[in-house]
Amino acid sequence: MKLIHNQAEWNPLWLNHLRTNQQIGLVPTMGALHDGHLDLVKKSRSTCEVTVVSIFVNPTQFNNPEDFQKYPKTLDQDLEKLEQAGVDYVFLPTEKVMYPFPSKLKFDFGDLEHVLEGEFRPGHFNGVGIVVSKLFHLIRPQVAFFGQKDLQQVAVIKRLVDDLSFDLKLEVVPTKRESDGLAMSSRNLRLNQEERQKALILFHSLEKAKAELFSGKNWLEIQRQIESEFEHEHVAKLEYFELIHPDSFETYSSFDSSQKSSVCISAFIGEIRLIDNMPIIS
Ligand SMILES: Nc1ncnc2c1ncn2[C@@H]1O[C@H](COP(=O)(O)OP(=O)(O)OP(=O)(O)O)[C@@H](O)[C@H]1O
Ligand SMILES: CC(C)(CO)[C@@H](O)C(=O)[O-]
Ligand code: BAL
Repeated sequence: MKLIHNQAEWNPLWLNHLRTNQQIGLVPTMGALHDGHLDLVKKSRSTCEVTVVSIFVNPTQFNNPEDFQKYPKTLDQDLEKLEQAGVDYVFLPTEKVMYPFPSKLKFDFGDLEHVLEGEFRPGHFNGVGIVVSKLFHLIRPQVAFFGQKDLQQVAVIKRLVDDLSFDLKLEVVPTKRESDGLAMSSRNLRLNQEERQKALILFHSLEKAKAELFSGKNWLEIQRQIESEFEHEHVAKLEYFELIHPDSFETYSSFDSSQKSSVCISAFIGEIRLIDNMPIIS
């Protein structure tokens, strides 16, 4: 496994792979790697001859400075996991490499960026759009892998790839969960023991909503019931609980089994903000 830090180091390697007709898969991450990330790596290794994992905690996508400062960093363990997983290259750019000067780029993802994550994290998808575009230009993969856990990010990146005509294929990998159902997430490392237990409320709310939708209960009633359950839970604070179309992120006020739909949730558990989602009709 080779570490690369900038485009000058990557270019000759990239050219060699291009000449020998080897497909390059890119797995963009912010580090603090868990088995969810490793599922993306596995998928890349089974799809492409060459796998590049990038690790960069991107400042421009953080709307909350404390969230950025406290984002978990476990580089030594990350590199061990990636080596064991058979990764070919790890791209470890510094902030200077990614942002030689402060980026003033502005993306407009339309309605997609005004709801859910876009509404609660102003500027977040602009930062994601900038850094993902840069990673695509720097690494030039044929395939890029993203997790379904960040469902709205997937919708934004699909739009980005179509709008800017990036010549690559996107692969979306299902959410990996702990044995009790909690979606794996780097930020889980920041939960204390009590919060780790309470964090299950996200998964349980999604499961309940799915079961009740299929039993014919009205969506708005389900939503109200979950909101009221959160009000009785002092460690957890709900931000949103919505039934949406997974491509447009249009929010639904009723369930229609002939339409694609997912339920998305975001909540603070103590000071840690977590997100999760569940496909209802895919
Ligand atoms: N549980 C998971 N299952 C599958 N893919 C995941 C999971 N968690 C994250 N990913 C994907 O891994 C990629 C890198 O994500 P990132 O490094 O932000 O990790 P994260 O666990 O989502 O961290 P956090 O949610 O705390 O920001 C993204 O495409 C993300 O969707
Ligand atoms: C795609 C990404 C690596 C961009 O910084 C990040 O948003 C993430 O880890 O999901
Ligand atoms: N996995 C999404 C990255 C973020 O929360 O900023």
